Amino acid sequence: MQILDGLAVSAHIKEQLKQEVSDLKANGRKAPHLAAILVGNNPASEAYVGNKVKTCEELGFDSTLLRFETSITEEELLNEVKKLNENESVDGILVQLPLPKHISENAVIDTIAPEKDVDGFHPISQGKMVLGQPGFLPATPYGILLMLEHYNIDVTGKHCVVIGRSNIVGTPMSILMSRNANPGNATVTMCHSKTKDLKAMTLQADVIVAAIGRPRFVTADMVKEGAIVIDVGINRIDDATRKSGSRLVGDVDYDNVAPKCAYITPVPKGVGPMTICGLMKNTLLAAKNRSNA
Ligand SMILES: NC(=O)C1=CN([C@@H]2O[C@H](COP(=O)(O)OP(=O)(O)OC[C@H]3O[C@@H](n4cnc5c(N)ncnc54)[C@H](OP(=O)(O)O)[C@@H]3O)[C@@H](O)[C@H]2O)C=CC1
Ligand SMILES: Nc1nc(=O)c2c([nH]1)NC[C@@H]1CN(c3ccc(C(=O)N[C@@H](CCC(=O)O)C(=O)O)cc3)C=[N+]21
Repeated sequence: MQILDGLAVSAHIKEQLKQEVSDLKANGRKAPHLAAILVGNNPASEAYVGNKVKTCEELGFDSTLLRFETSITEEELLNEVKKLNENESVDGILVQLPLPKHISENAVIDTIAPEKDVDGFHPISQGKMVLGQPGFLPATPYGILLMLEHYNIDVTGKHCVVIGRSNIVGTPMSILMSRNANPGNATVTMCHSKTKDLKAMTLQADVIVAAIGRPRFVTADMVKEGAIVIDVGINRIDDATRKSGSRLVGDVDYDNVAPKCAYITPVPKGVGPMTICGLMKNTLLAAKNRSNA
């Protein structure tokens, strides 16, 4: 069993990005600039956005964090996005999800200028991905591809079972695993809450991608010997033995599943840090595209 170390791989990719940014600057170009919007004060969202801004600093990117009260109206938020669209200095725009219930996430995502859509959530980005055209890939699936690439894990011809069909993880992951490119060329089954016999599906899987949002949902009896398991889940559970009183676990029952696997990603330090890499690579791409436009 080999652990896919997202922290180590992300450190490696961040070194490359840092070098590319310093080369850009040496050529008289400005640093890539990521603008993040955070609405409300959900502690998890604060931590994720904080992490993204910190990574920008580490890599020599410019960053701007715009914070708004939960009471902001949809119209006001759309206007803030439009201002960033028009701001020439901004290369990438990220609106941290989830948003308060009175704001339509689709309306906000649709308003982001496609050339600044570094989360890869805009319909144009998703459409290009489906058609196999170059563009911004959603950050989490992109991070998973980078991880597979780093470890030279070839999924060609393998049966990949994706659990979850969200717009930001499960659906794009299914499309990317089945595309005619590398990593890709897998045979994909996409499962969700209406799937009849999930265990029958996962037991056939050479690769399992778990993006469900339920702590330790994928148990050892659901996993074939020698499988590759990618755990996207981030779930905070109570743990009295920790100072903080809680800890993070994935959607996979890691302790019991790991011994059966060829490869497995841990939580934390698996897919999470790779997501940030995906975002940073997209932001650098946006900056390059815009300066060549
Ligand atoms: N590591 C990272 O960088 C990131 C981690 N995450 C984490 O990944 C997880 C998934 O996120 P996200 O995709 O946004 O979540 P969503 O809640 O949007 O989607 C969850 C999916 O799981 C399916 N599902 C729920 N229950 C079951 C079940 N019993 N059996 C089979 N399928 C089920 C749902 O089915 P249905 O469609 O029928 O409701 C849905 O498609 C979360 O833990 C989230 O925190 C998310 C983004 C980035
Ligand atoms: N517009 C938007 N874009 C996103 O990319 C987005 C989002 N909204 N909303 C929420 C999810 C979640 N997400 C994570 C990113 C990094 C870690 C991460 O770095 N996790 C660390 C640990 C973090 C910790 O210790 O709390 C790890 O797994 O090792 C986790 C989760 C991005 N998301």
